[in-house]
Amino acid sequence: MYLMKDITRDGNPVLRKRAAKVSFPLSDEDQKLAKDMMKYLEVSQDPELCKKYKLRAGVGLAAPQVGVSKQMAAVLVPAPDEDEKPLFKDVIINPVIVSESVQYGALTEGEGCLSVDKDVPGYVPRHDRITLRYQDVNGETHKVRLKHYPAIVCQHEIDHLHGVLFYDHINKDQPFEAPADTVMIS
Ligand SMILES: O=CN(O)CCNC(=O)c1cccc(Cl)c1Cl
Ligand code: NI
Repeated sequence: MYLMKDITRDGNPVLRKRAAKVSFPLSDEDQKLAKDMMKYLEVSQDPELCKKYKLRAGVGLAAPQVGVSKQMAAVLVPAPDEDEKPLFKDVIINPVIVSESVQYGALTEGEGCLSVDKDVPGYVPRHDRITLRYQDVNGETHKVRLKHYPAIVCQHEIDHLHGVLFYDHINKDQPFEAPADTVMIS
């Protein structure tokens, strides 16, 4: 299971590279990578286990963040009501955003990243709605339409696969300025 010591930090060149496409069928190593990344998210979202293993909670984790420059990311976006099923849960492989809204969306709380130790305050304008095509661990292709929080998280993860970090999107002069009619997501 991954611990914080396994997470690559800003400054490590792996975080600024374009990750390589993943080939199918998955090798045993890539299957384990997918499982371990999702496991990290599940454990980090359990308050007791998160504390026990001294993790930072996450709703996504991309392979470059564990030092593997491959196009794979685990996403686990819980529903607001914990009794409901997650808004999105899957390991997205070779993801491609095939269409995106002109309208922006941004989290009112800003974003954080396991690979960025410092807080970077400010809005991170992203597309509020996306159509995402990806392969799952079985090689099945999915095409899903996502909006608001799950869409934001998937864009954060796909950025990691392109060597982009969330603060790259924050307006340097006016960090809490967002384009007009941006959907503010709480
Ligand atoms: O790349 C994944 N991480 O760095 C895990 C830690 N950050 C988060 O879970 C997180 C927090 C806030 C907003 C977004 Cl969009 C995300 Cl993704
Ligand atoms: Ni991140």
